[in-house]
Amino acid sequence: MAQYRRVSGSVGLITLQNPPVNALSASVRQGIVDSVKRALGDQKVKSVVICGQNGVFCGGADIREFGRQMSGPPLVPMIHDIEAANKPVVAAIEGSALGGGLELALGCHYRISHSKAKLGLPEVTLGLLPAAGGTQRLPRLIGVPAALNLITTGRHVTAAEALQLGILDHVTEHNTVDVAVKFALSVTGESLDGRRISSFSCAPLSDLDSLFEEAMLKVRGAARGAIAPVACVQAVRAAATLPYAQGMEREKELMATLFHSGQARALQYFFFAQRAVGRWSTPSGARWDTSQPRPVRKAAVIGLGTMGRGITVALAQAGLSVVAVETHAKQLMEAKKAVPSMLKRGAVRGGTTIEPDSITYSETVQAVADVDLVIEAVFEDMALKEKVFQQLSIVCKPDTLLCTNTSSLDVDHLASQTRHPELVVGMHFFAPAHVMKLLEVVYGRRSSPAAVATAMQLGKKMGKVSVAVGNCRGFAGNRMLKRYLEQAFFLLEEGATPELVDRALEEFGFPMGVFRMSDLSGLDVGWRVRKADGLADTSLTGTSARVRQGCRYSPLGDLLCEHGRFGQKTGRGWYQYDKPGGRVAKSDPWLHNFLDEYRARHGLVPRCIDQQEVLERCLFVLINEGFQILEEGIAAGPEDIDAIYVFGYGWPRHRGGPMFYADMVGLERVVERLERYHQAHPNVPYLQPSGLLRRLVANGSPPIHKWRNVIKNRNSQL
Ligand SMILES: CCCCCCC[C@H](O)CC(=O)SCCNC(=O)CCNC(=O)[C@H](O)C(C)(C)COP(=O)([O-])OP(=O)([O-])OC[C@H]1O[C@@H](n2cnc3c(N)ncnc32)[C@H](O)[C@@H]1OP(=O)([O-])[O-]
Ligand SMILES: NC(=O)c1ccc[n+]([C@@H]2O[C@H](COP(=O)([O-])OP(=O)(O)OC[C@H]3O[C@@H](n4cnc5c(N)ncnc54)[C@H](O)[C@@H]3O)[C@@H](O)[C@H]2O)c1
Repeated sequence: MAQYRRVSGSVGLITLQNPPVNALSASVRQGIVDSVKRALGDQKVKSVVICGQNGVFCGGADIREFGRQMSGPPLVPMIHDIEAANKPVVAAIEGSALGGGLELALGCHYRISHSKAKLGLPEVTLGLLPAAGGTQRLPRLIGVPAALNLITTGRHVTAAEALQLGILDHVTEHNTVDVAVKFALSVTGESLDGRRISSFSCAPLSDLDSLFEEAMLKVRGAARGAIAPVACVQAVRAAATLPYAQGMEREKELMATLFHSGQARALQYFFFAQRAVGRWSTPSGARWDTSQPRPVRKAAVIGLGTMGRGITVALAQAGLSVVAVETHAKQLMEAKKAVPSMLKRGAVRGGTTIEPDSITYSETVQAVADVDLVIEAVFEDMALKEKVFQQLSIVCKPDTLLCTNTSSLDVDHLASQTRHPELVVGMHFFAPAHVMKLLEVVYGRRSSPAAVATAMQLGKKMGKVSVAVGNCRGFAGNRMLKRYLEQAFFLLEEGATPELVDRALEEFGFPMGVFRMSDLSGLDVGWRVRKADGLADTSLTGTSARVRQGCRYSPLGDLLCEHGRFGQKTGRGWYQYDKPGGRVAKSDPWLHNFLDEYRARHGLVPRCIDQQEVLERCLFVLINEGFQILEEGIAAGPEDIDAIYVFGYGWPRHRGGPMFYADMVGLERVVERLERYHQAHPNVPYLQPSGLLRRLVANGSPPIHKWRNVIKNRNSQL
């Protein structure tokens, strides 16, 4: 809807009304069309102001309408009519003017904004382009290079930057609508020639071809197969080279290729999935809307290694005072140097300064007596963590929340070491902890709703996407990853090379294939875990070398570690590097020989493996584990798993996440392929389709947003 009224005698004020972000739904568009007509037809009205209710101008087209039958007046002619009006139209921007919202404002003759507003054309992040004239008006207003930047990245800019770029005419600290109405009165009767952006020409540039070639190279490099950024460049090129009307035709044509694409569906699904994870629930009935988080003002971090330092920085950046505890003097000294410089670099990136004195350092756990929350990040060693939790339980206030950053250890067992197990949760950060967006909040059997709510809220405050998951080995993300890694090892045994496997995964859209990633994070990490589990025994020979606990096992990773090949840190792993710590992976003939000898020793005849098999084996087994996790209630819905994989494991966003990908591929096909691979590899039990996956297929493969119903029905039968 849009409300219309006359104010200050001669100003027609149109207020968009569609909470929470005044998205341009069919009824809002109809409201605007009707109100503009009324204002232009009313002789008492000399100028018009368009604003949004509740301090938000407009969040753009209504994304929920996409994929449905479109109704109501289309945006392009609506904005055209506003621009063509013979009375000045002023956009009064508060909160956000994004996508179609900014395009609407670009159709107005003047734009006035509150200083706190954010503006942008984020359509590219939804697999689209700004198709209500955005790709044609913005370059005409602010020049091609700046428009290319905004449109291909989708980034939101502050009002100050928008003013500097020339998007805005005026920025105010006061009531924006009042200022806009006064301004509208002041321009009444003035000529509108020179105010209609569609009549502008793009500022001429000396070497347009090389500018666009460069832009194309840049987006193709960053897009990892996403098609929308490429279409955005093509649309801006049309603005720079064609008259406005033809440019609009090109914009429409390009939008038509994107609008019904699988990538647009995936990105729009992910937009809502990202928000859905905030509405968490646990099998015991705790929920986001009924659980009260506790205030956390002062926090502590125990262990200042790789993770502890990042967590300390993330907490300080969130405005908390932090007590950072490290018992090893050398590590403490290094952390005291590293943390301030990480904060400084963060400040340069984020534009905010954190006072280093918000962090105090200590060698003893006694220093955490008065904190509201502790995050333990000592070595992944249960006996050590038990001791730390016992100590914390004695030292801390009785209501202090005790969190562990363990990657896989049992949160319930750690809780049992404390006096208040209901105050223990996992806060599983990803490295580097001050940069990576994902946080798994792991609730144990006895974690209280308030404890989960507090960790979730703290994650949000740290700028993380927090996903609540249940307690099991590896939680959701690492548990699924284990299956993916195993398949990659098996593929090497069967004849693939690290290069082949990585190329398939990188062409799929991962920033790094599994072996390059393993070299980066260190092969020794998994080796230590396998050794602790009694799995990494390379003294076994014959068939038993490749079987553990009755299942197929590949000792390849263990053998590489025994050769001192830990990855980038030692300069050798699945690839070779020019020096320890080197970053550029090169093929290693040693590794290929090693694989040949290994296969010969075990009587494995290498076969030709294609990219499709790599993708199906690695991804479908990971997806299958995801279904198992849903079945067990470890994750509440597919959106949780998808958010974990996109934000924590580099799953390409334009493929929506593993569970969405399964929906796109078709659940029947996933089952059929898993069954086929299971027949070929009967000693890999995880290739058997999970019960939930089979049930979904038996239920006619409902779309992903209906999976929760099938899961719920199952749980209600238990
Ligand atoms: C052939 C056809 C031609 C078409 C022409 C193309 C036109 C145009 O170029 C395309 C677009 O504009 S594309 C659009 C380009 N625009 C964008 O990409 C902007 C997208 N929006 C945002 O970035 C953020 O929501 C804001 C920064 C606006 C507010 O942030 P915040 O204060 O943290 O709030 P929050 O938690 O984020 O959202 C609150 C609730 O609102 C919901 N919702 C929000 N926007 C929606 C929308 N447009 N729609 C529907 N719903 C939208 C959101 O889902 C959530 O509800 P949920 O039930 O919890 O899921
Ligand atoms: N490194 C990763 O990528 C990653 C990712 C997620 C979670 N984790 C988990 O985070 C935890 C820490 O991992 P990391 O990689 O930072 O390890 P790390 O070896 O880099 O650091 C551990 C630190 O804890 C210190 N420490 C040991 N005992 C202590 C005690 N009693 N009190 C205070 N400090 C103590 C050590 O001196 C060391 O500085 C582990 O549980 C790990 O599984 C690691």
